[in-house]
Amino acid sequence: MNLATDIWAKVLELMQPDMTTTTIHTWFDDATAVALEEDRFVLYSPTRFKRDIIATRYVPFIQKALHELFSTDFDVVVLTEGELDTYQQPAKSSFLPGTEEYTFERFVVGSSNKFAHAAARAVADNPGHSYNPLFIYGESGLGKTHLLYAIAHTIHNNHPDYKVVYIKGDTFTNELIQAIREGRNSEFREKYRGADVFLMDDVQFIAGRDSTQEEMFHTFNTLYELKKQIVFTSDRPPKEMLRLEDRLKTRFEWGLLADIQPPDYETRMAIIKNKAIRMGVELPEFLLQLIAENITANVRQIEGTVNKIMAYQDLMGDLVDKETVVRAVKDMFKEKSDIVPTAEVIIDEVCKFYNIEPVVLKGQGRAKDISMARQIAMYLIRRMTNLSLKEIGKEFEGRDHTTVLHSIERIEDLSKNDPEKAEIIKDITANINIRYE
Ligand SMILES: Nc1ncnc2c1ncn2[C@@H]1O[C@H](COP(=O)(O)OP(=O)(O)OP(=O)(O)O)[C@@H](O)[C@H]1O
Repeated sequence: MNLATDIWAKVLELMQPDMTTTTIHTWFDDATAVALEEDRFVLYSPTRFKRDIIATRYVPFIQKALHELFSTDFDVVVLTEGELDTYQQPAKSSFLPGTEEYTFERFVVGSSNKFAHAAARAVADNPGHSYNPLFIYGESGLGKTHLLYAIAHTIHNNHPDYKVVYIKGDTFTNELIQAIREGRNSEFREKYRGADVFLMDDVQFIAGRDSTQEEMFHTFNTLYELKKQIVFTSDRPPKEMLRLEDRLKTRFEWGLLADIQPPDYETRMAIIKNKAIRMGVELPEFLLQLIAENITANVRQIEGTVNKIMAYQDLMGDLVDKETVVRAVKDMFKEKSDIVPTAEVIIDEVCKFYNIEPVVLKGQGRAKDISMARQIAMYLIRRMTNLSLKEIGKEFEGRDHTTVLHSIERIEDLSKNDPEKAEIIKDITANINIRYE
């Protein structure tokens, strides 16, 4: 048995309510599954006559069942005698090996990501001519990189001659520094300004760095004038990138801004189902619900949990009873410290660390240690809770959201460049997490 055969058995089962048993026997008894591809399901039916009937009458039912299983759309192809030999699996995109799975077909669409998905598709189908630049933003783990790779694969497949360049914001910065140091500026320029499609992930990392922003500005202008497609992803919209030069901010907003929100309950269910079935397992409804109810913030965590459950089932076999599984899953949630701490607890732990009173931390004092502690508290609240910048400001005597953002960006910088501060942040985070164990 392979995955395609398993899926075909499930499809037949799901079609039962829609047709009589005789219909199923007549048309499908000798049909077999050939392949489950990225976005196509390939069937084989031994006679031309039956093939034509299936293709004209039953494909929509098969598609409906596939959608029920995967929550994504599939084409259905039915082959018959003589056609099997010439059938070939489509070649997978060779753009960036290891990223082949990040396709549009595997992206589950729900209300939280519908807009970003549609914009990415439009850009992939018509590079340089729909939205330029496309700027996708949202919190970590919600599928921004997935969409960026999907754009890259689609364009690479449709236009193998296009030079598609994918680069992360921080890699761009590092490469530039190295190129300047080694006197290879023109090589660097050529590489990026010569792209047909320029995809930059996590563009927020170029903010605050003068030479990078200067280079980005010229790269952008060259590509834009040549009508080359530009796509950025970021954890925040351009206007919240405070240390980004204005001339870049405005350019990033020239095209289309598309945000991705955390998935709602239905989308979470669909993502879990899709993930499980791709791994060849069907999870019982109660497990689907349990995960969807408990893991809410982030698709990466959802995937991690499904993987763990698979591993658990592998170890324990299919015979584990419901209570045991529920207990194990709940333990997993705890382990992953999915419990979101409150702002109060975070403030409390920062105060303990710096040995100051919460009123002082929240107040207006400007002593060096106090303002550092305050900024760390804001940073940790942003990172560990779902509070918005405005809501965080309220915790600190109504400071406005730009002040909060400044503090967060400062600590983000320090946590990268100052090992001692990074250590402090790690310690406080651990202290906060311990409170929830
Ligand atoms: N709608 C979706 N359907 C299927 N898988 C998804 C979806 N959204 C996210 N994922 C999966 O979740 C994981 C995290 O997504 P991704 O890496 O694209 O997030 P991101 O927004 O780029 O995060 P970061 O900012 O941390 O880089 C990936 O494995 C991705 O395939």
